[in-house]
Amino acid sequence: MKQRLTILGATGSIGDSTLDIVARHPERFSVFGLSAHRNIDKLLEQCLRFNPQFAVVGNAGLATQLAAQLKSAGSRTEVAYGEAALIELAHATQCDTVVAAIVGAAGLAPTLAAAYAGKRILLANKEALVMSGGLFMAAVRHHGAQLFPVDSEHNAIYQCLSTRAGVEKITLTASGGPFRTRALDSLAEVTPDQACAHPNWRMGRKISVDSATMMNKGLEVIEAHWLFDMPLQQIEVLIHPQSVIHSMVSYVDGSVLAQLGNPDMRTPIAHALAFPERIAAGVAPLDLAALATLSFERPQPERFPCLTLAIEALRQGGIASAVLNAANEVAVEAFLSGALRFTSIAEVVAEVLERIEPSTVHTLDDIRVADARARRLAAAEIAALTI
Ligand SMILES: NC(=O)C1=CN([C@@H]2O[C@H](COP(=O)(O)OP(=O)(O)OC[C@H]3O[C@@H](n4cnc5c(N)ncnc54)[C@H](OP(=O)(O)O)[C@@H]3O)[C@@H](O)[C@H]2O)C=CC1
Ligand SMILES: CC(=O)[C@@H](O)[C@H](O)COP(=O)(O)O
Ligand SMILES: [Mn+2]
Repeated sequence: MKQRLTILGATGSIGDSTLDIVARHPERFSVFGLSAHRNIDKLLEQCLRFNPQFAVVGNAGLATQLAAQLKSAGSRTEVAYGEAALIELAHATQCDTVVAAIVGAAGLAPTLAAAYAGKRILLANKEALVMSGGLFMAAVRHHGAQLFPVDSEHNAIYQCLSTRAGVEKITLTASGGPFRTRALDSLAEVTPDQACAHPNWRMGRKISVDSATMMNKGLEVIEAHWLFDMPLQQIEVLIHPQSVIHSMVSYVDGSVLAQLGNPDMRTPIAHALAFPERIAAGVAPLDLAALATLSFERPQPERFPCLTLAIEALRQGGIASAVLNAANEVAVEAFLSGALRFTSIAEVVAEVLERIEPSTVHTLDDIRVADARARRLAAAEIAALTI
């Protein structure tokens, strides 16, 4: 029987890589549902190629357009729109696996819905876990969902955690992004395109900016804490500019297990899709002799204040991670639209964290309220900053 997939965020970078693997293994996978936010041209192509039962888009107008285009192309894919439709898609009994690849907080409700429905979840949307940590993991446990990390570092750790006995620490590797060696006093002037030019990975613009500030690694520390039930003191971040070692686990006997590979997201996605089997992913073989050098360095806090802020938010607990995430999303969007300096992303996040009272999380509503408040404060802070 084929594994029936729903890909939330199908038109993004993770969506592309997932569908590439699906196309390589038509005997294993069928596509039940695909979603996009606005890019209906790309979603149309994907629907015509993979023939899902359902497609979901961001609003009614786009849904009407896409439905008409699909109909005139002879497709029977049904189209729906909005968050409720995403939740329904993630819940549907006719799908086994949900690939959570929407970017940002918009992915939280549908990813949680997949957990409540006890699905096999391939988690790329780290923001959902950063926001809802304990609630999300409890939903996974209580509803018998299977959670597979797709984020390259967490997938690497998943592969290296053969046993929980004797784990000393996990090490998340980080490329250091495009500005690892750039003069600190020139960072305020960098452009969105420069920030999105990641040295090793081709990704969406939001996560690319997060890599440049190293907020991405901060979000990944929080993600690792929840995924692997690992205390903060046992999570280390190490800059490894080549992005070949995707992360490591150190054991008390001195063993260090690492997962290596070329920087290509098809490897972790294929691992998660096929687990416990292995399937070809079209990834070029790793040629260590050609690479010759793998190097490592500690991150400098003065260059990457966002990493420190994320670690501080995890230490604080409660709503702090959701606040950090929301402020960061608003600040990154402002930077990408030219309304905020690169270096002000950290300033905005720090200010919002400072201004929101710590509070515990009991329900999803607590997270939604904190998220909305942080967004308002971040927008006000950005408006107050002149650039
Ligand atoms: N790219 C990568 O290599 C990696 C990504 N991740 C994580 O995976 C997630 C996706 O990243 P990536 O693929 O790079 O992002 P992209 O920006 O390339 O794609 C984002 C996807 O989400 C959809 N989307 C955007 N906004 C909304 C919204 N408000 N509601 C519903 N759908 C929306 C987009 O639709 P549309 O195209 O119509 O805008 C698109 O399908 C992120 O959380 C990222 O952190 C993790 C590790 C690696
Ligand atoms: C591919 C992936 O998992 C990204 O999250 C990647 O880690 C980004 O690179 P950085 O190490 O620069 O954050
Ligand atoms: Mn990653």
